[in-house]
Amino acid sequence: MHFGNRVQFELYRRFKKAKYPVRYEELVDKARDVLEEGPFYYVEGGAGAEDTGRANRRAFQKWQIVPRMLRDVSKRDFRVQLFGQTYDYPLLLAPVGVQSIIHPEGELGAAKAAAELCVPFVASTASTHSLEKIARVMGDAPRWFQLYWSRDQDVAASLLERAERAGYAAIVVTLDTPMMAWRENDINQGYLPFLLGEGIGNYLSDPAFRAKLSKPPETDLEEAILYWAQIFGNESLTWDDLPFLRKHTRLPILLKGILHPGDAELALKHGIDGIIVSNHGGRQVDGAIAVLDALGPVVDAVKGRIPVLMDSGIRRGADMIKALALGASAVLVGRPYVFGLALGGQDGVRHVVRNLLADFNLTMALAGFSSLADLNRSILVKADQLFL
Ligand SMILES: Cc1cc2nc3c(=O)[nH]c(=O)nc-3n(C[C@H](O)[C@H](O)[C@H](O)COP(=O)(O)O)c2cc1C
Ligand SMILES: O=C(O)C(=O)c1ccccc1
Repeated sequence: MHFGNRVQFELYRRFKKAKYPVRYEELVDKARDVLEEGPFYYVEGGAGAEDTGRANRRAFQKWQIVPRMLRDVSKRDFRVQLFGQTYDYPLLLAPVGVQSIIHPEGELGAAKAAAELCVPFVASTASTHSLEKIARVMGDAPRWFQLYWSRDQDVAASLLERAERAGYAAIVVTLDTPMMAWRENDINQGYLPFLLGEGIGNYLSDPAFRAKLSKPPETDLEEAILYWAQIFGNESLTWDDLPFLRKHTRLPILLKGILHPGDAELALKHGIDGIIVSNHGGRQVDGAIAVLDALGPVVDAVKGRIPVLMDSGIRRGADMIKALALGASAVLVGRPYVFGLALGGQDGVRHVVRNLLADFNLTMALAGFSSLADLNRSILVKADQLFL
C-alpha cells in the first residue's frame, strides 16, 4: 500500500473516532490494561534505572527543526535505497522477539502488517514463529533477518543459511545482547519468557539445534530450553570472528548495537555492509549514551561509505526527521508497533505504522522537505531549553 501524496486524505477522511489511541503515551496505557504484568513490563521496561531509556527521548528534544516555507512540497518522494533495494519510506520494524507473549498472532501479525505497508520487517532470531513461517505469510514483501550469534556455531551457521533460503534480504547481527542485562522489572516480576519455552521457535525447528539434543524437543521441551539457555549468546566473540558470518551468507551484513565511532571504523575495516546505531531501546547498558548523541560521531566516522541506520526512542514523525537529518539512512521502530500488536494484532500494528508514516509525511511537507535529500544537519538547531 502506498500513501504517496494522498496521505492527508487518508488521515482526515476518517471522521470516525480512531479505533486505537493515536498518541504513543495512550497506546502504552491501553496496552498496560490488556496485557498481563509480566509481558507488559518485559516490553515496556529497560535496564537498571532506565536512565538510558529516558536519555534517548531527551536527546530528541535537544534538537529542533527549522521549517522552510514556499518550497512546493506538492510532490513528495521519501524513497530510500538500501543494499540495492528501494523502499517507500526510511522506516523498518525493529527485530522484537517473543511476540506471542503480546498477542496470539505474534510475529505473523506484525509481519503481515509490515507486508501490507511495504515496510521491511526485521524478524528476530528469538521469534515465536520460525523464520520460514514468517517469510511465508509475507509473500514477496521485504524482510531482513536478525541474528543472535549463538555460542553453538553450527546453529549460527544454520540460521544464516535458512534466512538466505527463505528470501531475507539482509542479516542484522545484534552485538549488544550476548546476555540479558540487569532488568529490574523482570527480576521483580520473576518473568523471563524464554524459560517458559517462548521465543525459541527458530531453534526448535533448526536441524543443527535438534542434532545436539538427546530427544526431540516435542518429547522433552525442558532439555531443549536448557540447551537454548546455554548457547543463546556468546560473550567471547571478537572482531576476528566476523569472517565466520561472511563464510555463511552472501547477504549484506549489518551490525546492530554500535555506539562508538571507533567501533564503526572497525566495522568498516572488517568489510561490514551497514551499521545500526542502537542501545537496544535502553534495555542493555543502563547509563549508556543516548542514541541520537551517538549517531553524529558514528556518521562522521563512516563518511558515507556504508548506510548507518538507527533505533531506540523513535515515537513520532519529527523524531524520524531529526535522526535522518543527523545522518541516518533509515530508522527502526520497536515498542510502538509491539503495543499496537497488543491491542489489535495485525490490525493494531497497521494502525501504528500507518500513523507514524502519515505523521512523518505531513511533518516533512510542513517543514518544507519533499525528499530525504533535503535533510541534513543544517535543518536543525540545538534547543535552548528542554520541555520535560
Ligand atoms: C520486547 C522487546 C524485544 C526485543 N527483542 C529483540 C531481539 O530479539 N533482537 C534484537 O536485535 N533486538 C531486540 N529488541 C530491541 C529492538 O530491536 C530495538 O533495538 C528497540 O526496541 C528500539 O527501541 P524502541 O523500542 O524505543 O523503538 C527488543 C526490544 C523489545 C522492546
Ligand atoms: O528482550 C530483548 O531486548 C531481547 O533482545 C531478546 C533477547 C532474547 C530473546 C527475546 C528478546
